[in-house]
Amino acid sequence: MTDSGTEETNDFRAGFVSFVGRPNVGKSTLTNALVGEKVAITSSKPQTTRRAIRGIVHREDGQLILVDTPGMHRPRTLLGERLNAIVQTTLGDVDVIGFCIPANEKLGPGDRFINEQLESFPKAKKVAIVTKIDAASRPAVAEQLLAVSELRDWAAVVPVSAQSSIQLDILSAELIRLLPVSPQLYPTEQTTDEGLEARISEFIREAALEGVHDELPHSLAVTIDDIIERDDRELVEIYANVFVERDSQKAIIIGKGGSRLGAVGATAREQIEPLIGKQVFLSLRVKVAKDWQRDPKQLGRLGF
Ligand SMILES: Nc1nc2c(ncn2[C@@H]2O[C@H](COP(=O)(O)OP(=O)(O)OP(=O)(O)O)[C@@H](O)[C@H]2O)c(=O)[nH]1
Repeated sequence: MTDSGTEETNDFRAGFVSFVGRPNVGKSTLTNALVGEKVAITSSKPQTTRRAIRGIVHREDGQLILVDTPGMHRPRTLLGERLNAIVQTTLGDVDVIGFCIPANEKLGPGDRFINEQLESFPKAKKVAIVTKIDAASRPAVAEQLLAVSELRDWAAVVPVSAQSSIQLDILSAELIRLLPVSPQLYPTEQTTDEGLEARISEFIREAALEGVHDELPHSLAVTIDDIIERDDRELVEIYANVFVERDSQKAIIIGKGGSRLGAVGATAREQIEPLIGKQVFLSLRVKVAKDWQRDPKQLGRLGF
């Protein structure tokens, strides 16, 4: 017992939350929707999230720091192994793990595999998030909620749609409720602590991935050589490299007469300009780094 008879009124909560789940279940989209600013890349191709990107949700009752992890999967390459290592260290450190399961797909072995992995993180509270409820009928959502509830004793089970903004507030409130009482951990104006360079690279990667098929997503990395602010004009020059593994992939990225690369640059610029608040001149060079996913030296050079 304490000697103060007063009730604790200041119960602001803050802490770290990580969303896990199979590739393509909507983790990045959910992060963006909660934070309200584009911080993680999304793509209809699986496994495109490579870094632990943080988005920060500021509310009156608390602060949610979202650590976006790559999808958990069985590693096939050295890159895959490093991604899994990121997931392990990230999850060992968070207050809450949000396990995302889409409403429009039956629970499968992939989900059960991840659910079992969650046992390795006893410190974190576990919340089930049934995503994409806009894409399933009401009875199907209800059935999925029931199936998910049977997996374990969750701290909460929340159905959401990031795309149609359904139940996002309720999810934020539920997650904050599970965080420790704590002072604010980041200043209110901050929505991500990722560096500018990293965010620009992600935008370029995302633009380059649009409309490409099959294995190309795994073979793409972007590095930034230079970001130059021009004194004479309201202009920022950005010099970036797009790395692929094979000459054939280089041809795909560049397109006929450079048409595709031009479109990639234009799309990326549209994302980068609001971020920087200035006009951007973007120079993209496509380079081949043979088998970079399997070569530790090249992985290091490309920032993994
Ligand atoms: N209908 C519907 N589609 C969604 C919703 N959220 C995400 N999606 C779609 O699902 C696909 C995957 O979304 P992401 O957010 O990239 O998924 P992710 O889990 O982060 O994927 P990885 O980066 O591969 O781990 C995209 O095509 C999204 O547009 C949703 O609420 N409703």
